Amino acid sequence: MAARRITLGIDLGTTSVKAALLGAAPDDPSGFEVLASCARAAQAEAAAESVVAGPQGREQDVSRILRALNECLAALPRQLLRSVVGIGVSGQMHGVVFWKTGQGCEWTEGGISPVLAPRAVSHLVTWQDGRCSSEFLASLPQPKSHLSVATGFGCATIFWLLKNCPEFLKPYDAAGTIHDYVVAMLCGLPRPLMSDQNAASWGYFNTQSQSWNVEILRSSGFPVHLLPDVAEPGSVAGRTSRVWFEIPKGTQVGVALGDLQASVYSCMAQRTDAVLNISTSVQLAASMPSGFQPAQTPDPAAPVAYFPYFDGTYLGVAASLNGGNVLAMFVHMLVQWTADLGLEVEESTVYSRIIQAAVQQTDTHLTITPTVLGERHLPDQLASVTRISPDLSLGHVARALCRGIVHNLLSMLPVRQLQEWGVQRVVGSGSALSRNEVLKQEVQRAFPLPVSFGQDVDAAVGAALVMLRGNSQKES
Ligand SMILES: Nc1ncnc2c1ncn2[C@@H]1O[C@H](COP(=O)(O)OP(=O)(O)O)[C@@H](O)[C@H]1O
Ligand SMILES: O=C(CO)[C@@H](O)[C@H](O)[C@H](O)[C@H](O)COP(=O)(O)O
Repeated sequence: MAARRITLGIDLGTTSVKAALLGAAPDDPSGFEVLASCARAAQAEAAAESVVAGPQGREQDVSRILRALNECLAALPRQLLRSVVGIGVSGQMHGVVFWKTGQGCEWTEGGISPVLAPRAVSHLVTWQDGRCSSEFLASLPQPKSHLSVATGFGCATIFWLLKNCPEFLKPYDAAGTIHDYVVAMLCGLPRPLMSDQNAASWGYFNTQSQSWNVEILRSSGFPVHLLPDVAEPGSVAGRTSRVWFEIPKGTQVGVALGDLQASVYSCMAQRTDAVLNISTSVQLAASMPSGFQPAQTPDPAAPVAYFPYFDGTYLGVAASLNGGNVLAMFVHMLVQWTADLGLEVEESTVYSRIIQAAVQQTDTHLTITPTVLGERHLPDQLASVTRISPDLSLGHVARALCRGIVHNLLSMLPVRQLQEWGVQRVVGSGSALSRNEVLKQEVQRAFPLPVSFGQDVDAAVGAALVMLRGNSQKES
């Protein structure tokens, strides 16, 4: 009997790393089955404030991300890993990590298997980084792209480093998103490859011509040698350079996807489905008709952006910066206040207590606009709380916070617009949603459309699925 075709999907999220093993299941309507999955908190926020960027900087430690990745792989069944024929990788978009070619990682003995460890690598400057002020962004050249450039976008970060800290860039000659880096390390690539999904998230990339704005960037002194080569998402970037947790040496690894596109790919069963993903951030996305081309002028004030999907198609996306991270901040705050009062409580206990309290508080007049981190189209907006009555219980606050996250997203992409695009159903995904009954209730309340909920490792499933379907099995 022929061995079962199994693919591995990896998602390098802002908060956690997830992995999923998928097998073909011809009798299932989806055509696949999740054979095993695993998630590990990365706890990768850099311990100290960024030396170069100050308090606005948001950086992550690559060694912690790789540690969480190794832990995930170690937790998956070994006999399934042995049958893996393809690896798909996705991750948090927009961010940038720098490394030195040929010295980006080392393989160290890790017990069961050699494990990946970073070597000559910078921190990851993430999509949440706020070092580029509105004034700084206004000083940058106009991109030749339909997408505008915001703080936390790879090219904006590189421009900032070039201007404020040119020494920082000197030791490095390669750059990519964290998932491009992992693909390059697994395969020992001499130069990183990047899909248009991730290139568009860096800014200064033209999705129609599938090329970087090289001339515009070069004439502004940008180090264009740091721009990765562009290849189709999921096409074969290379092959694993050694056995990795029982996965055979020579296994195909796909060009990395954006986590947004990977989540959508795992749960959009029909083109008329919209996908609402709540993880650290939150996005609402729907398919644009085939042949759709976005207007070629960037509009920084637009709350909806058009991101490349697969095969030249686009997703219309409201990408809010205020999702599960706002709940996480609330939980941190409660833990800190409790400590200040001389008591101790675990974060996981606080999550379950606030969710419980809000389940019991079925409605509230309290209104929270949760935009603590601003939005890309409104960078200076802060959060607000209104309609406070004397019975300000934990249940009221937690429910208002969950409602606020959903309503804020719908203020960016209203249901009316989704309906004009032909959306008939909403599929909810992401672990911040799957683990939170109140968020689910608020999503169901807010949409006058049928809503269903997917799984909590959807981007990892999407990345594995692209490889399983062999979307484009040609070598790049
Ligand atoms: N114990 C918990 N119960 C419910 N929600 C949680 C819990 N722990 C974390 N979360 C939520 O999950 C979010 C992170 O989701 P995750 O899918 O791991 O993010 P990412 O894909 O961005 O790495 C947090 O921002 C928080 O809102
Ligand atoms: O910001 C956008 C798109 O512009 C997001 O959709 C994008 O997917 C980013 O990767 C996320 O912000 C980070 O993803 P996550 O860690 O919150 O899952």
